[in-house]
Amino acid sequence: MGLLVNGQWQDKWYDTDSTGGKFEREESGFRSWVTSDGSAGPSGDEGFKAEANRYHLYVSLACPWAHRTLIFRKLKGLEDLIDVSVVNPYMLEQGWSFKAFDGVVKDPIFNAEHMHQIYTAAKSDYTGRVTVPVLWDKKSNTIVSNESSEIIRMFNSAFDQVGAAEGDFYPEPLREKIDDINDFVYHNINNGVYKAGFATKQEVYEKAVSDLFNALEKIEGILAKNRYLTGDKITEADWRLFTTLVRFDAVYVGHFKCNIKRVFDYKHIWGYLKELYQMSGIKDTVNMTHIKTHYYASHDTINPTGIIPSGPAIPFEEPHGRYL
Ligand SMILES: N[C@@H](CCC(=O)N[C@@H](CS)C(=O)NCC(=O)O)C(=O)O
Repeated sequence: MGLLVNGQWQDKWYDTDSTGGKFEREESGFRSWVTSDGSAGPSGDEGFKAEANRYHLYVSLACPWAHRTLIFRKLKGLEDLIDVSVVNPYMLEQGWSFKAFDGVVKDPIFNAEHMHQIYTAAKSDYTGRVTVPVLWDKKSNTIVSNESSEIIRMFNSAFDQVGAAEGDFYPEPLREKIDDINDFVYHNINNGVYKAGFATKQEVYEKAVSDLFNALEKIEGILAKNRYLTGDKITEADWRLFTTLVRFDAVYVGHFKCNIKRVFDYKHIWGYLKELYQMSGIKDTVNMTHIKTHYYASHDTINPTGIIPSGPAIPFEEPHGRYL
C-alpha cells in the first residue's frame, strides 16, 4: 500500500494523524471525459472521442468504485468495445499488481507488473495515490479518467452511437433526484464504511458508524415505498449503492466494524439487493473471493494476521420478493 511522489513509488499507509483520526479520500487526478464527438466534457481535456477498441479499463474486482464501471460496461453492452484488465486482490507494498491469481487479467498494453506503472506511463512525475478504476486511451497514450463516478456517466451515453446497448441510467428528468441521493449515499454509505473502517480514533469511528446506520434506515424507508431509490425506474443511484451493499455482510460488518446490523436484517434493502444481484449479467461482476481476499489480507493495520474469514454464505440467489 503506498503512493507515487514525483513518479517514485513510496510504501505508506493513509495518513490519519494530520486529520484527527479521520480517513479523507484523495480527489482523483485524471478528470477528462470520453464524449461522442471528442469535445471536452465537464472537466479535463478534449480529444477523447468514443470509438470501439480505443479505450482500456483497469479494475479490481474487489473495489466497489471499480465495480461500478464493470456494471456499466455490462449494462451498456460495452464488453466488445472496451477491454478490461483485472488486478490481483492483494494490495501490498507495491500497491495493486498483476501477479497471477484466479481471475487476474494481465495488462496487454504495457505488460505491467504493477498498477503504478500505468500511472507513470501517463505522467512520469505523477504524485498521488494509485487507485482503480482507470480508463486508458490507447490512441493518445494516457489516462482519460480515474474517477469512477465520471467513468460510469461516460459509459452511460458516450458510446451510444458506436454500438452500446440501449438504456439510460441518468435520465434528464431524474438527474436532480439522482444527484441528491448519490451525494447522501456517497458520504454516509459508500465512503461511510471506509470512514468507519479506516478511523484511528474511537469517536471518529462511532460518528461514522452512526451516520452509516442512520442512512441505511433512511434507505430502508425509501425502499419500503419505492422499488428503486428514485421511484420505479432503476438508475445510476441504485448501482452506486449496490456495490457497497453487496460487500456489506461479507466484509464491512466484520473487517470495517460496521456491525450494528447486517444488510440481511433489513427487509427491504435485502430484497432490493437480491433483485439487483439477479439482474441480467450482474452476478458475473461480483467476485466474493477477490472481495474478501483484498480487504482482509491487504489492510494490515486493521487485520495484521491477514486471515480471510471462511463465511458468511450469503443467499443472493434466493427469491427477492420485490413486487412493489
Ligand atoms: N475516487 C476514486 C476512488 C477509487 C479508490 O479509492 N479505489 C481504491 C480501491 S477500492 C484504491 O485503488 N485504493 C488504493 C489507494 O488508495 O492507494 C473513484 O471512485 O474512482
